[in-house]
Amino acid sequence: MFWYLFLIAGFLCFLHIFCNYNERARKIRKIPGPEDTFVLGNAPALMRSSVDLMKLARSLAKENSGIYRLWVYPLGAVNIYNPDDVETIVSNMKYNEKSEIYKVLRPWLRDGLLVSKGSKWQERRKILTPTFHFNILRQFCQVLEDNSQRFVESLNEMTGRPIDVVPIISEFTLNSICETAMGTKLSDYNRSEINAYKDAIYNLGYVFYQRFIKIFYFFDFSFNLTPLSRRQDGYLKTVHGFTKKVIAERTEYINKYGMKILEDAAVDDDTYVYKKKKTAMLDLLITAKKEGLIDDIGIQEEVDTFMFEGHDTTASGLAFCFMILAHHKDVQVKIFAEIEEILGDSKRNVTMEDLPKMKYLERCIKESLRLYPPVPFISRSLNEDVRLSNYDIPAGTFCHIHIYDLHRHPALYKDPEQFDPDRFLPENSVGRHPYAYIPFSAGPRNCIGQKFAMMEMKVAVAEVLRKFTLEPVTHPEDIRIIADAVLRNEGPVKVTFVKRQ
Ligand code: HEM
Repeated sequence: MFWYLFLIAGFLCFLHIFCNYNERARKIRKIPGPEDTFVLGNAPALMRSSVDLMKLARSLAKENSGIYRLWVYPLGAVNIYNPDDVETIVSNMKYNEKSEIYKVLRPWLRDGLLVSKGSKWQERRKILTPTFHFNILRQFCQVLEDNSQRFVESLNEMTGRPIDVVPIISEFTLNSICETAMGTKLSDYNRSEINAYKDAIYNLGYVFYQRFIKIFYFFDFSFNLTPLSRRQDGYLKTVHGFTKKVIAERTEYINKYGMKILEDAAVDDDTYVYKKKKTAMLDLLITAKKEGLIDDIGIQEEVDTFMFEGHDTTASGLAFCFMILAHHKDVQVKIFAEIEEILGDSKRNVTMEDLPKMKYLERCIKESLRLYPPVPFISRSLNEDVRLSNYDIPAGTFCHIHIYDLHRHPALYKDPEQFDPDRFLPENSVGRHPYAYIPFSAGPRNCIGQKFAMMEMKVAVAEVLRKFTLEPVTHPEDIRIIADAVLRNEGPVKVTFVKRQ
């Protein structure tokens, strides 16, 4: 018996040394981080509920100063939230490959722009970049304005009582991306189809988090044997079924009526424009297919990517923006005054020309995206050694960039938890590190839809504040962030909309 125990103890000690004292482990474990456990490294610390995992990330960010590591043999992750290291990683093409964390998105988005790499990513980025060119955005502005009016109408029926803004906002943003980039109206679909699509996306978020925190879910071979994998198959069927329908309907429309070329879209030399004509995203992809530049699967990948990235992110941004504005009556007054100054007492719609004049509103949205970045965390695979904050990080390590903690770093922002739109006044931004504020990431893999997103948020907030004042219900201290691809509260985000007299 004694010898059995002795052998087991000896084997465990060997395992501990093998896992935690090899060359890579020694380099990574030099970086500060949570205390390691015997053999398992930091694994036990990560096995916690979705909300607690997010709390752990926040407390690790507070305990450390811009960098910490997590080590679970054979996976090492360096976590950064200081602007110098962020710049080193995101500005360099060498480190622009997404990490293995994104593989959980692959069954859904496959080789779409968000997750693809190498020449495939480069070719697709080149094809898709012109879809958000200024002249195309101009055409989209009208669609966004019409959608905002419908959004305001739906709010009209819910005034004077607390409402969860998340479902109505995500309806608005899903409508907007469908009508602009996909050229299709959600009103053509039945309600249960739309709700099933949105619910499936939400449920996929739960699957991703489970795969992230439980090692046997993380590896495909063990995940594929579990009931969770079969649940995921069901969600994917719903999501892919919906986007397939969007593509089929648009293709049929084009075959019947031809492609809608956006008329006043002038052509410049600096953008790749299909056949020197500008069209909305899906039309461009369908045409590119005719030229053999992309196949059906490629189109589906990009439509899935843009439908998700193009609606869930802006929905998160707007929900938290309304919540925080509800807590700042003085800020609402200033936004309203700015809108009145630009539009007078006219009832006309907001136009593309009005948007650059809404400077205070823009600062408010920026500040809201600082405190509540819809994509709170991104991750890269380091394929080469790199030096970050005076530590040598070996190739093969994941690099997690915590945008949320970067944006709340006390060394970068005075009173970081305070909502203060004037931080973004030009005179107050002097000397701020260019990588201290990256809600849309930065460098070659930055957000392709950022101008669209800012335009959509500006139009929506302006139209809502023209008609309503906002009263606080959910407070910033009530927010319990869950681990997901997009920033979400565990519960509803409630606001009361009160009609202006
Ligand atoms: C407030 C709204 C938005 C925020 C905060 C946001 C943020 C981001 C961030 C941080 C990334 C980098 C992701 C990474 O490195 O893993 C990204 C990438 C991307 N975003 Fe957005 N996004 C927003 C809206 C949109 C919209 C409206 C679209 C499409 C219409 C879009 C499409 C994409 C795509 C396709 C990528 C991948 C780009 C690439 O890797 O080349 N996003 N976004």
